[in-house]
Amino acid sequence: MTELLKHPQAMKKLQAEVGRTTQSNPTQPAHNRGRSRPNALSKSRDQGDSTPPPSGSPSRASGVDQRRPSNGLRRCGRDTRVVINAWSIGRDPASWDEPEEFWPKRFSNGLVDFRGQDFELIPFGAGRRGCPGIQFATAVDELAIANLVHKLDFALPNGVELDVKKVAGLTVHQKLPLLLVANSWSC
Ligand code: HEM
Repeated sequence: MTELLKHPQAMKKLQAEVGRTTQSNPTQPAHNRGRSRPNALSKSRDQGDSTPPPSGSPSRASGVDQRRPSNGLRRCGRDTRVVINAWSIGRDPASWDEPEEFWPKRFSNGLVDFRGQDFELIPFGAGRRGCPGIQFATAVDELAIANLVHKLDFALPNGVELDVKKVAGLTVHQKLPLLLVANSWSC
């Protein structure tokens, strides 16, 4: 929501898309009609996962004692725990153009998926210990956003500045709660 607020064009596009998707029954809240994910919605969500991902540290313990490392790699003893900085990976300029920018279109080519197959973006981890809640979390996130923007237009209260500072905790989250005024609207 914060990024959408900072990018009114993206918000308008999303509202228009949700409006089109729900046109057949405008009095109903937005829900998943059919199997395809609306484009602007899914791309905004994907982007939301990458800048920054809400959690950031999958970890793995080495199962073997690698006594003779090759290729100049460091020795990695059995049970060594490696913490993977998914936050940093998701904004590596080697993989992403302007990684700090909220730019949902970057996912339009469909080349990078967030489900753990593409290591440039791993908000849900990867491999056998990757997040099993991924489908549920994705559906709930998208439904929540779609329902929020379907009939409501959001603005900052008069005189309030948008503060986007993040803090770490159990998950990375915004330091201050996002306080918004919701106005009803219809597409
Ligand atoms: C946006 C929401 C969520 C995010 C970003 C997220 C992210 C993650 C990450 C990064 C991991 C570690 C993966 C790894 O080590 O490779 C994980 C593990 C896990 N997640 Fe999620 N998760 C989310 C929602 C959920 C939900 C809704 C559930 C359950 C309904 C869930 C259940 C789990 C479980 C059980 C594990 C441990 C898997 C294991 O160690 O084998 N997560 N999640």
